Amino acid sequence: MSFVSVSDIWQAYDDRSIIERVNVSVDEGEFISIVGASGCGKSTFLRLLLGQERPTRGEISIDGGEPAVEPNRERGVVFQRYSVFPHLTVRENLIAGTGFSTRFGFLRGNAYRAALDAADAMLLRIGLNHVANQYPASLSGGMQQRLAIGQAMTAKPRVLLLDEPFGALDPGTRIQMHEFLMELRDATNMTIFMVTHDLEEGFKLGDRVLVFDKPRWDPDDPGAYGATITYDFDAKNGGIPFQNILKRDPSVQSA
Ligand SMILES: Nc1ncnc2c1ncn2[C@@H]1O[C@H](COP(=O)(O)OP(=O)(O)OP(=O)(O)O)[C@@H](O)[C@H]1O
Repeated sequence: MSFVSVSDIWQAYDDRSIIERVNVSVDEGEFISIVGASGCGKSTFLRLLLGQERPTRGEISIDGGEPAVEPNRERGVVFQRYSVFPHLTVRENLIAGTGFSTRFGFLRGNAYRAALDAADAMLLRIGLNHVANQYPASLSGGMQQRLAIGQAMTAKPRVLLLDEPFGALDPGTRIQMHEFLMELRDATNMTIFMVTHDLEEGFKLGDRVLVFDKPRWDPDDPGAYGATITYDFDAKNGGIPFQNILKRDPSVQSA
C-alpha cells in the first residue's frame, strides 16, 4: 500500500474551484517535485497534505490515517520565507522544532535536555554551530533556510513539505542547499513534497515531477474549474526524460 494516498480530492473557496480530481499515490521515501503556473493551487495542495485544511471532497491518507489536524511528528514544513521565529536564537529555533512534536509545544526536564542535545547535534549537521546564539536576522538567506530545514528536521518528520524553499537564494547557495537536502534525505528516508517554480530544480531533486494545470477553462467563468495533475514524470536517473532520449540516441540530437 502506498504511504501517501490522495484520492479524488477537490478544493473550492467560495464556489471557486482551485483543485479538482487530484489522485496520486506516493511511496515512503519518494521525493515529489510539484510545478505549475502561479495560482494554480500548489500551496493549497501542500496545506491539504499538512492537514491545515480539509478538502471539499475526497480523501488523503498518510500511512493509513488522515493527516492530523495538529502539527505533529508526522510532518515538517518549510516555506520560502518566515519559517523560523525571528525572536528566538538559532539554537532556540531548533529546540522549538522538537517542541512541535509535542501536543502544546512545551518541553520540560529531561525532554528539554534531550531537545537541547538534539539541537546541538543539528547545529553541527547544518553547519550553524558558530552562530548558535545569534538571531535569524543576522544570518544570510542560505543560513536562514538551512536553519528552517534543520528546525523542520529536528522533529524527525516522516513527511517534509517544502514550499519554494530555495526561491529567494542566489544560484550558488541554492546548489549548496540542494546538496544539503539530498544528504539529509539519504540519511533519513523521508518522504518529501517540494513546490518549485524552477523546472530544472524539480527534475534534479525529485524522483517524480507532478505538473498541476487546468485542463478545462471557461473564459466567462475562470473560477469554474480547478487545476489537476496533468503530468506525472519519472525524474529518476538524472532527470528530464527528453534529455535522456537525446543522450541515448545521437541521431535525434543531430536532427
Ligand atoms: N484560504 C483561501 N481562501 C480563498 N482563496 C484562497 C485561499 N487560499 C488560496 N486561495 C486562492 O487559491 C488559488 C491558489 O492559491 P495557491 O497559493 O494554492 O496557488 P499556488 O499555485 O501555490 O501559487 P504560487 O505559485 O503563486 O505560489 C489562488 O487564487 C488563491 O487566491
